[in-house]
Amino acid sequence: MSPRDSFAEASSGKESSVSRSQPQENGVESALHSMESVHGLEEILQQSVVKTIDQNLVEFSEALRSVAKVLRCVVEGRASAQAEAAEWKRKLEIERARNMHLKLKEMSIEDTPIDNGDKRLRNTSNQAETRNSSNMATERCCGNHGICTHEVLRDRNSESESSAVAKMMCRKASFKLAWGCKGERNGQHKHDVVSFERGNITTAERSSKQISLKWETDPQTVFVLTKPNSTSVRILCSEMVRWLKEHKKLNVFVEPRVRKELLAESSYFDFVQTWEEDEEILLLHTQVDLVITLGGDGTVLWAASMFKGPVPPVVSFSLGSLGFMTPFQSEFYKESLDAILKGPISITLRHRLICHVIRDGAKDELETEEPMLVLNEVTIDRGMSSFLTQLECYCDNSFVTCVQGDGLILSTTSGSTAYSLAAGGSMVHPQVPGILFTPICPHSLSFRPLILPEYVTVRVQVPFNSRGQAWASFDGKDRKQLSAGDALICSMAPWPVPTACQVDSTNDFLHSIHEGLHWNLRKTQSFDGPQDL
Ligand SMILES: NC(=O)c1ccc[n+]([C@@H]2O[C@H](COP(=O)([O-])OP(=O)(O)OC[C@H]3O[C@@H](n4cnc5c(N)ncnc54)[C@H](O)[C@@H]3O)[C@@H](O)[C@H]2O)c1
Ligand SMILES: Nc1ncnc2c1ncn2[C@@H]1O[C@H](COP(=O)(O)OP(=O)(O)OP(=O)(O)O)[C@@H](O)[C@H]1O
Repeated sequence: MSPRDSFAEASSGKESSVSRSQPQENGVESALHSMESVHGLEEILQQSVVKTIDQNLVEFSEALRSVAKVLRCVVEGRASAQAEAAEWKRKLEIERARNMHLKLKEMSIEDTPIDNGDKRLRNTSNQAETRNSSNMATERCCGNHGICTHEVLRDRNSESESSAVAKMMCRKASFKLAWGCKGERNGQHKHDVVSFERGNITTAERSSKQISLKWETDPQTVFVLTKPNSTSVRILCSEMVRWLKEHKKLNVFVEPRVRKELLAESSYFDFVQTWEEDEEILLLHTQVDLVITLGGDGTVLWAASMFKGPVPPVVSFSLGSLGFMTPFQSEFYKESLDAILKGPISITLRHRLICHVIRDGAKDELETEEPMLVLNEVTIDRGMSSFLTQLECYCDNSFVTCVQGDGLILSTTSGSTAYSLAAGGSMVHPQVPGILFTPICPHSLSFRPLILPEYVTVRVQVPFNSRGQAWASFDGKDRKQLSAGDALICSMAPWPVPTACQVDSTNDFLHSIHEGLHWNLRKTQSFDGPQDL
């Protein structure tokens, strides 16, 4: 008999089955017995009340779950709208940059060459000749077939105008990029990455895909970036700048700090050029053919951060401790630069992430702060707060997870060997297109890092019920506070950092994990000992 039936029988005045079978007893016993039945009644009442409460709780939690589901759909809907808005904003920025360059080109700025007497970046029509990724034409290397595995990117400006005008207009050296392709047979290239003749889906045979840069006109201007507060770097810098001027006849740009240091050493360096206003940095990529960094990985990051759009090829000489992205040895800088200025150069296109912070109070999705470009990663962490972060994460329209821990790292494949590695993420070859999703000390036994495709938009939102705030930092710098409701939207930027390889992308990557991290360095087991029969 269920407790509910017993309760019904007891409350109808009938005795419970327990008392029914008992013989007549004296007064004391019958009092005891009635107490038992009262106690039993109380128990039954309690059980049925508890049962009712349980039932209500179950219904209540089911209602809560469906409310949470609806709320999540609402947030996902909002996330999708914001992801779409961020995509449109990105396209708007690229178009805006393109229009600015076209406007600069049309403006009738006086066409004076860079005047050595004036050390500032000059905005002249031939220097205003710019190109950015939207100006680059993708020329099919062999006709209008499908996806060609080795497209040749060529500067449309130098293509579309007569060579005389192109030479006069385009101060920047022109170059082309080409993808090595093993798929070539009898002059025919593999045109499709995936073919599906007669319903059979097959992928084209792998090609070397090593990207190489070939100068079509000689580089004229180099930008030398140095790690601050380092005597060895300063000595190398003045020696290299002198060599670049005297032996290679190149124009040399440096940062204002470096020009001061060089002039403090000798007035001979009066020829080096720099800028006075920060906004002139925005024009750097229209005049610089090659960037040379003297320092460690941080100097490479610093160099990349100076270009908010297209980045000239970067040659990094190792004068730091680890040197993951600095493959060239400073002792052999003359040989290396001779080869690079002559070309062709094997390069690694290191993709960057573009990050937008969207405040909860923003009127619309387009009202965001200045986007941040990162070469390594963007981290969202708990800062000084002692609380777990709560970060709701979405990939395009889909809810991914809520990160509860010290934070989250969204890393490029170049940054996979940096903070993401320290947080337990995988090491990924820098040419692999992807976004690493790596938690920082998640308070969960089941949270493993992810690698997402490079075409997704990731949204990280601080929920309204979060106890603490979160902080976003970009390549380890420029921390921004994120309050409840604020969101960070992150996607692949259209402007990679083209870094010169010592040998090629794969060889350089393997060398850096062997030498930099001693990856899988282990004494080899001796041959003597038990053998397989
Ligand atoms: N716990 C950590 O491992 C940790 C913490 C903070 C920052 N970082 C990394 O430091 C970077 C900033 O570098 P910095 O030089 O300006 O600061 P830093 O001078 O503090 O250098 C941090 C270290 O990270 C190394 N590093 C940087 N980028 C790397 C890469 N792509 N692959 C392998 N190692 C790399 C540098 O060589 C340096 O040894 C951040 O982007 C972040 O990835 C790591
Ligand atoms: N031109 C620059 N101006 C200002 N800061 C710079 C510049 N170049 C590098 N830095 C900063 O200096 C710090 C150290 O630079 P870098 O990482 O290159 O040297 P390192 O730390 O000695 O070498 P490694 O990164 O290999 O350990 C970095 O945080 C970087 O952001």
